[in-house]
Amino acid sequence: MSFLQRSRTAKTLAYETYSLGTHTKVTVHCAGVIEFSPLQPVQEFGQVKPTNPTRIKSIIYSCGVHGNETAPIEICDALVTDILNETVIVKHRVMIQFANLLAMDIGQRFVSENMNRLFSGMHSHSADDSIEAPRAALLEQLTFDFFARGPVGAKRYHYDLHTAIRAAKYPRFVVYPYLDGRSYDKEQISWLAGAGIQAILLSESPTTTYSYYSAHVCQAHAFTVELGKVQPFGQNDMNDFTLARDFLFNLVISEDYVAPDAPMPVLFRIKQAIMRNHKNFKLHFSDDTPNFTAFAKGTVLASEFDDTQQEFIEYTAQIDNEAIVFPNADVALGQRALLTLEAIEPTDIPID
Ligand SMILES: O=C(O)CCC(=O)N[C@@H](CCC(=O)O)C(=O)O
Ligand SMILES: [Zn+2]
Repeated sequence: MSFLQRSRTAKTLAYETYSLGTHTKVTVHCAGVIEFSPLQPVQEFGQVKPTNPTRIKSIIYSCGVHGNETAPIEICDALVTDILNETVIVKHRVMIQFANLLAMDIGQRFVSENMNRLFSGMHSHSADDSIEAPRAALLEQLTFDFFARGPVGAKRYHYDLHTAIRAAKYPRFVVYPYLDGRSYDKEQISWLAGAGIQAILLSESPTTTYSYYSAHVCQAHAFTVELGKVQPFGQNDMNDFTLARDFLFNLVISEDYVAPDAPMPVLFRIKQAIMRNHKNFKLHFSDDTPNFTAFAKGTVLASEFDDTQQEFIEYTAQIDNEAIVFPNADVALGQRALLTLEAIEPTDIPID
């Protein structure tokens, strides 16, 4: 039984640590969260030499924050299994989190509420019976502690792996969370390109997503990574995920990861975050409109009627070629129902 299967079956797993041979320390933190760290100094030019702690990376892969986004869960399951079978040996500290085990069981995005709106402390505002809130609080704490326990100077990475509800013009894309004034990272962009990422969406304000938490609170290189389209377990065509899978495996086994050459992803700035504030919120394009479809300036994208103010509200494209992503009219009231995007050039932003 894989670690994921054990986690999903038991729902609680006791904290334990043990070693794999003389090379890897394993720490099971709880159901769905496992950590690996190298025990051996790194072998260089045939000689064992003490590893420079700054070369050790601290890497988190989270998946299943939305329980029906199965491809990343299957990739992480395979990675954990290979590490435990000792066919993959990590060169860095790696924590893998299978986030929403109960939502996986019902094949849904979430049980009580969208977990990816609960980070940076938002979980403390949830109803007492929320399934996701205590789990988000636990994951946030484990992430914070994992990075804090790393060697001083170790670079921090968190890839929060998802798949999107809709088809897309660019099926593989990332949200680069708001960096609070820091520059975008050239190396990260090249790694993501090598992982098959075709588009990067730059968020220009704080959010309550997991990737923003890690970027902001833990100062990690952190991303929400969309690897394709939602499918039930067992129905993903893994050929669609080869580059991403290779990246996720190669990053943890390479002392100094070098990304394969790849075209620069297209860049977008998030132009509008359109919220659903009323029950009658509706989108003005069809359910099969793919992500990144562009609309002309003035096109009505969504509307709702505010019955307290007796006001009809229309949300329109503010520029020509304004593209849409993540449209969902069924989100909870007060949550984001749609993002719109403006295409930009690399020269428009600070990249170091
Ligand atoms: O396809 C969709 O509508 C949702 C896919 C998804 O889960 N996206 C993330 C993006 C998070 C971010 O903005 O960083 C989400 O909505 O939580
Ligand atoms: Zn998701």
